Amino acid sequence: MATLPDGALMQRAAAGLAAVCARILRGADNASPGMDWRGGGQVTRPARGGPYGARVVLLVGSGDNGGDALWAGARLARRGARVDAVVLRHDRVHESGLSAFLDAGGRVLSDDDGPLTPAAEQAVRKADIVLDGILGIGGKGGLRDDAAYLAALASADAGLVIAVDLPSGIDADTGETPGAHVRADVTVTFGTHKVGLLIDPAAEAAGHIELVDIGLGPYLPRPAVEMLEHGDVAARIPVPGRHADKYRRGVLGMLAGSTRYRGAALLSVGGAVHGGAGMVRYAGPREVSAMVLERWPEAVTAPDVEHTDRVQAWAVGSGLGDDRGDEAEAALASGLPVLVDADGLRHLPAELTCPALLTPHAGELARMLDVDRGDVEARRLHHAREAARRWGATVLLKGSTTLVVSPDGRVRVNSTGTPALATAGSGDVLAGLGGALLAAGLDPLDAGSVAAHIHGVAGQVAAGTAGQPAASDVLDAVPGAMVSLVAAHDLL
Ligand SMILES: NC(=O)C1=CN([C@@H]2O[C@H](COP(=O)(O)OP(=O)(O)OC[C@H]3O[C@@H](n4cnc5c(N)ncnc54)[C@H](OP(=O)(O)O)[C@@H]3O)[C@@H](O)[C@H]2O)[C@@H](O)CC1
Ligand SMILES: Nc1ncnc2c1ncn2[C@@H]1O[C@H](COP(=O)(O)OP(=O)(O)O)[C@@H](O)[C@H]1O
Ligand SMILES: [K+]
Repeated sequence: MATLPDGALMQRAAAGLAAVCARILRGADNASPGMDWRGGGQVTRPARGGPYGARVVLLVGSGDNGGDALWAGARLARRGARVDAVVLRHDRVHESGLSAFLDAGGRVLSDDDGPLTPAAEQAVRKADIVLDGILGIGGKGGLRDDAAYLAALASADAGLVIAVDLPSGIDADTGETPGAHVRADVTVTFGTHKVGLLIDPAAEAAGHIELVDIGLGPYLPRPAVEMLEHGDVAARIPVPGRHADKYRRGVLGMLAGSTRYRGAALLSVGGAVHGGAGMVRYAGPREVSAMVLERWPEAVTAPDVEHTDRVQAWAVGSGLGDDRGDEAEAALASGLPVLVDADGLRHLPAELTCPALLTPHAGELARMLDVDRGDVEARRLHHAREAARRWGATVLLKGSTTLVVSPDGRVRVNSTGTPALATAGSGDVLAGLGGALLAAGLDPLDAGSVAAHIHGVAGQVAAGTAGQPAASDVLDAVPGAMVSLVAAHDLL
């Protein structure tokens, strides 16, 4: 801002915002390059040939977010849209934005007594597009009073809701939703993605995300949160080199499955085999080992951890049950890199001294931290950070948003996946994948985030072919997912 004339950034933001609105009104959005990693959400309504004659309503808060909406509204009005503004506080409105809007033929429906006039409510209900300019990054806490009412009205009754910068009322920096907030179909965000747009529950309120480049790139600090793209993942997948041998590729010890949860052994060993382990050494009861060998003849088995030597990493816990805690503790004390899942998480020492990747779902993390599961789901980043700090380990928190948080503070959000992954055993496949990557020498942050990315792509592929895939379908889709990731980047 210091290097530019006053208002230049807002003009860039408003121009980008108006362009997205115009494109949506033309119905051209299938060609949108925007980001929607959860699959659905292609925005096709309300096509009407362009802005001319469209009904657009602006919800205008008292800060610069409202200014963006007013300047974008002025642009749309000049292109023939019928643009009405509901101004939350007439004593505090972006002044130059308001005069530009009025000059362009926009109308203000609210008055000094408050925003909720009958005309304003009617306009929101009939709008093709509602632009949510109530609050941006300056907002704190959930929406209050009139703003909360308008947000509910727009989210329930109106046409397409387009959030300006972020859905008003979400927490921009954490992904938390501390109170009432807008639920948008599209979010047009400026300069860079906000953390809150990437992490549930706030991410869910953002819908499809479009980034408008306003020239901040060279001035941005290191990101608080990273999101790997396909190419980043492809470049991290270990590809066997000319002098590869099975030991150099990584031998994974696997302490998973039990007579009660036999399937977990098959799925996690499968995840490791397809995750590129040079060898998987399975440690478990005789009858489970027999099943493992029948399904995965390439695995090597032993009765317990003590008799499983020459491994480069351990994956501990998936479907392990509660009676092999001593073995879990022995694997955790080996000093080797270790992935700890499910029942293994009950046996963590006070602090881990080996490179460790913990893979709890929200319920398991809640138990580890002695908090409610609902609180973990409401504050994912906070709790994953807390566990990473407490155990000195990388924490991969599973669920609708998968987060990988390293004890040094780095955070990655996974961009792939589908709710269809919420099926018994799919976490076992993920544990096998992550374990193989640890054994190959990736650090826990890379192993976790690459495994989650591949697992998510496999889930999407499986959902695309099997409809409601079982965990076995996800596992079967892993090799294809790896090929598509690596081949697309010419790394084969
Ligand atoms: N930075 C940049 O480079 C660029 C930034 N740009 C844009 O500026 C936006 C940030 O603008 P901003 O800083 O003016 O704050 P903003 O989000 O409009 O809200 C502040 C107002 O809201 C109020 N308020 C607060 N909490 C509330 C609540 N819970 N419920 C109700 N009201 C609440 C608060 O009032 P107060 O509580 O202080 O009385 C204050 O008046 C950013 O998101 C982007 O859109 C672009 O133009 C491009 C360049
Ligand atoms: N709502 C959701 N959206 C996307 N992915 C999900 C969702 N719920 C669960 N998943 C994913 O599905 C997998 C389930 O793992 P987990 O809970 O350990 O199941 P299990 O123990 O039965 O294998 C994880 O990778 C998780 O991230
Ligand atoms: K907003």
